[in-house]
Amino acid sequence: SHGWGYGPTNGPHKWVEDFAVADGPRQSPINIVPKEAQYDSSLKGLKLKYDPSDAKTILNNGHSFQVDFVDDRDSSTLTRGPISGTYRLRQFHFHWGASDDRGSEHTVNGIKFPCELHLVHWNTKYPSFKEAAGQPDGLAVVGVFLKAGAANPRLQKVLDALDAIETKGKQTTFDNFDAKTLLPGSLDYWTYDGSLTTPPLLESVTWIVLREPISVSSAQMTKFRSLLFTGDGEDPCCMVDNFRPPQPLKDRVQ
Ligand SMILES: CN[C@@H]1CN(c2cccc(OC)c2)S(=O)(=O)c2sc(S(N)(=O)=O)cc21
Ligand SMILES: [Zn+2]
Repeated sequence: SHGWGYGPTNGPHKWVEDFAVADGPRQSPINIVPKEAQYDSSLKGLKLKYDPSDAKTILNNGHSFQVDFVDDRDSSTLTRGPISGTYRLRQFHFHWGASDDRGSEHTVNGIKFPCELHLVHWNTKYPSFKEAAGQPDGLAVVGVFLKAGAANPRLQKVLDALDAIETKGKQTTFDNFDAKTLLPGSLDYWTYDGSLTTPPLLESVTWIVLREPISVSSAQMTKFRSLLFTGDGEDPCCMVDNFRPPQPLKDRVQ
C-alpha cells in the first residue's frame, strides 16, 4: 500500500483519508502569534534532565531521521513547565525544507524557519510509550526552531551519522549523546494542547515550543537534504519538505 508521506499523492492534504482525526479540534502544528499568546504567571520553568548514556540508535524512518533513547528508567526526563508528573525522553527528530525559506512546522507570525527539532517525551503515569501516545496527556514534545546562520557545532555529531542512514530503514548505533546540547540558552516557551504532526496524528501532545532558536548553517542544512525518503533499490527521492503546514487553531489559546 502507498503509505503516507509528503508528496503530491500521499502528503498532508491526503492524510485525512486514512486518519480522520486530521480534521480534529487540537491538530498540530499551528502558527504562533506571540502578541495573542496569554502570559500565564502560574506556569513554571521547564526542567530537562538528559543522561547522554541513554542515547541508543539513529534511524532513517522514511519520514525523517530520529535518535532513539533507552526509556526504561527516569534518567532522561522532562518535568515542571506546563506539565505535571514525569515524562521520559523517547526520541528526537527534525523537519526541514528543500531550501532555507521553509522547513519548520510551527511558524511565528507566519515566519517559517529552515528546520525544527522535536524532542518527544511520554508520561510515565502510563505503562508504555505506545499506551501514552493514545492519551490526551500522554506526550510532551519540545520544539526548537533552527535559524539559518553560523554553523552549529552541537549538530555535527548527528549530521556526521547521516551518511550511514541514507535510505529508509537504515539504522546505526548512536551512543553517548547529550540532547541538552541542542537546546538554546533560554528555555522560555509557548505551550498549547495539540497532536502528533505526522500520522497517526494522535491528539495526545502537550506542545512546548521554545522561543529562542538555535543556529544552523546552509552547509549543515545541505547535509539534512542528503537523506532519502526511499529505501535501497528504489528510485531515490530526497528527504526534504517533510513538514506539515499550520492547522486551524479552532477553540484553543496558547
Ligand atoms: C512518524 N511519527 C513519529 C513516530 N512516532 C510514533 C511511532 C509509532 C506510533 C505512534 O503513535 C502510536 C507514534 S512518535 O510518537 O515518536 C512521533 S512524535 C512526532 S511529532 N512530529 O509530532 O513530534 C512524530 C512521531
Ligand atoms: Zn516532529
